[in-house]
Amino acid sequence: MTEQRIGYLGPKGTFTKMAVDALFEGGEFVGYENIPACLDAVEAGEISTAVVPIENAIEGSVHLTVDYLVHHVNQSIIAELTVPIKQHLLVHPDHEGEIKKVYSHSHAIAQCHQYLHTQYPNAEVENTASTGKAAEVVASEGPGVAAIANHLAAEQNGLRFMDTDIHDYDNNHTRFAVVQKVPTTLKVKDHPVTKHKTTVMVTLPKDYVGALHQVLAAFAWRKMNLSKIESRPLKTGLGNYFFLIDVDQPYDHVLFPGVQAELEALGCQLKVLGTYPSYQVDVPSPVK
Ligand SMILES: O=C(O)C(=O)C[C@]1(C(=O)O)C=C[C@@H](O)C=C1
Repeated sequence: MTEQRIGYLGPKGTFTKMAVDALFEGGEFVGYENIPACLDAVEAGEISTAVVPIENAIEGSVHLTVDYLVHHVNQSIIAELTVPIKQHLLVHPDHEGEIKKVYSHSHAIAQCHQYLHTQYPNAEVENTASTGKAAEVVASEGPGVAAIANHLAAEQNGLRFMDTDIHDYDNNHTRFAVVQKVPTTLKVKDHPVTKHKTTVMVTLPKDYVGALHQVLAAFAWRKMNLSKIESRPLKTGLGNYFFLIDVDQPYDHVLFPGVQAELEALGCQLKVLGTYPSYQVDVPSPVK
């Protein structure tokens, strides 16, 4: 395996590919049909690194990514990249008349709910595994259908812009996680590191009064800032959750072990999912 063989949510023209192009300095790139396939490829050693979407500013966490990282693979987040997201409505160049069906990734559809509701209330909406896939489907189906996707997908599939910037809220960004099985140094472009973060997963022994308060207190009195906390089902029964917590500092050998010992004394478990630099990159989004 070459040193930097990077898998991403493909096919061509996805936002994930855009993020990959913006971040990496060289390497071999492999597109996968869906997020689990991409993470499985890291697990199998087919690729050294995967880039997958993890959170969008409008629609929130990409649960498939979070859950797959927690339940199905043993990988670490080694970097994250935030890029602006601009959604466009793309059609076949020969299209005219009514749009009967709109294809896209579920997160992209969610980012444009209000737009679809007001502009195309009668169009059928169908999920695809990525926005790039939606653009491919429109290119092969021809006139009468549309894709929500980016300018790269338009360019690479020969589609026409029916409408641009159709996301419901202007401040649209997605965070992408870069994951590896065995963390190695990445060859990335010369972007400034915005901050360093550490993501931990905390499980509580059972539900009791003040349990989460005690967990948060372990970070609070050490003056460790948390930038995100989210509960997800443990998938062991209703009411059983784990907490995913982003801490705004790199892992260290004093504060984090201190938190871990304190939580373990309470019967909780803490697992570090990664400690990593965070990059924010402005990708160009020309529309014609
Ligand atoms: O479908 C794509 O283009 C993706 O890269 C996936 C994804 C996502 O899962 O959120 C990435 C960015 C946008 O938020 C919409 C879709």
